[in-house]
Amino acid sequence: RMGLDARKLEEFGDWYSEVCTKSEMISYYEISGCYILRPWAYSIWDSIHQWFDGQIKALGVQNCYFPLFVTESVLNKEKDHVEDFAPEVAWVTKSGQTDLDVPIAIRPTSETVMYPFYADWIRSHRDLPLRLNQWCNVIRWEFKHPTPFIRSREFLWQEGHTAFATKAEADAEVLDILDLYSKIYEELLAVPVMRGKKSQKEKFAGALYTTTVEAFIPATGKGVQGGTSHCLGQNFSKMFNIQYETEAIGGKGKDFVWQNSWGLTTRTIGVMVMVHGDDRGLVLPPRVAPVQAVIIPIPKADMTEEAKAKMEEASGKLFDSFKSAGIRVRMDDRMNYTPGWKYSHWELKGVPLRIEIGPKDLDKEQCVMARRDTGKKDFVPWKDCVEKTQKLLLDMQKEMLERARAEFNDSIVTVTKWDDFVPALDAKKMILAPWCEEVAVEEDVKTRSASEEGAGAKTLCIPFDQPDLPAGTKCFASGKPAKSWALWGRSY
Ligand SMILES: O=C1CCCN[C@@H]1CCCn1cnc2cc(F)c(F)cc2c1=O
Ligand SMILES: [Mg+2]
Repeated sequence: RMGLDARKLEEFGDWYSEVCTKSEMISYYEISGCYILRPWAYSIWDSIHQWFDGQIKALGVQNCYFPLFVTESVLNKEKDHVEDFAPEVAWVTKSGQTDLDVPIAIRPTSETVMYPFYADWIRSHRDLPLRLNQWCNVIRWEFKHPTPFIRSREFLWQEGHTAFATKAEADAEVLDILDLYSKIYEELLAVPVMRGKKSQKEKFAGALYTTTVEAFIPATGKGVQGGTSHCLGQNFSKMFNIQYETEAIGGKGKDFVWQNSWGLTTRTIGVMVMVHGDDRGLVLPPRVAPVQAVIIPIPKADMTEEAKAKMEEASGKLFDSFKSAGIRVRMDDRMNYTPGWKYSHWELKGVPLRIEIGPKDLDKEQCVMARRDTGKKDFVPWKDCVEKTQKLLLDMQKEMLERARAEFNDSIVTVTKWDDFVPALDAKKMILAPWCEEVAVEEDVKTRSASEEGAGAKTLCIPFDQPDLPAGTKCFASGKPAKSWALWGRSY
């Protein structure tokens, strides 16, 4: 059967799995939580990589590569919070039949791998700022149900690790990077995100503070952390003794550096699939579409040889003109598939534009352009095709974000009293509520807000963009004086 069996709004889990596999992005692997990223998916990661790498290099960040393995003693250097993560750490205990004398961990993140060397390399203020990034894989042996791209035991990411002489420089960079993460979601993936700070409970235990971009999946009513940018303060420099000689005249001042770390993963691709996909399959934002336009000639059996030749020539010329205009174009003139099969195939794969050329179009020297997001068709004269295609791709990119942002905003309700909270969660909403910022209250809300419909809610972030909070406003959950508006929701 062509197309999808599962419906997005009725059976989301099956729908998502079907879209990821039938669009040829993912193949499942015998080891649970591990997936094959096929070219159709990898190309999207490539686009994100290319754009972000260019941006951080412009900021002065350099790429590097640290070892995959880390010893137990080094990993446990940041004991206070690695304990929480201990069950997720994967260990190498043997080579061949021989036990290793000391087990070696596979990096779940690289702070403990990198920072002993930061301590070696950073001596004087002239060695600062040190700003390194690596594109790599990490392993976290999660026990929660795996989901392609969203939660896997191995994933690809970039991890940036920077060191500065002052807190002000670190604070500024945290936001520079968060801004780039927002742009990846909104300008490349056409996915709206909310920027904010994580609560004390939700932040990275080793950080001074954590900032985040939060996305939302309206179909499931669940938030999803899109990328994090932490200010580590001097927590790690004190742990790893990363000090520098200040330039204080005379005084042999020494101080600990101020550090940040920031990460974005292949989860980005899953968020894009979940937000934009529909019941015909993937819907790709043109900016990251591996193929932006597919040309499908529609020969008729009774066509004369001359007409066939004309169709081949016309579609070939169109193809060449798109290529030289830098449009990522594919010609599908395979004779062993019907046009209907091809339409369904390229819709499943989410190709933004389909260009049809049939016998009638030949005579009129035109083609039919069909948009994947809205299905809208335009008849376009051959001479206008390149320009029209470029305009349609820009329109799609813009309108996909606009539609998703409208749905994101419609998914946020304001709640000031407890009784309205769980019904809003069950209605698949995020909730903006005044909050006392007490960890115990957040723990309590998590427990009290679980229902038949789903797990308890957590704070997704404390939005940077705070609505007015009148004096005397009470926390919706504890009745204590509210300190801020927090965005709450169920989440991945
Ligand atoms: O989130 C980021 C951005 C990129 C660099 N790292 C930071 C903090 C990572 C927080 N974290 C997250 N997950 C972990 C899982 C583990 F098994 C483990 F041993 C440690 C961690 C852990 O430290
Ligand atoms: Mg985790």
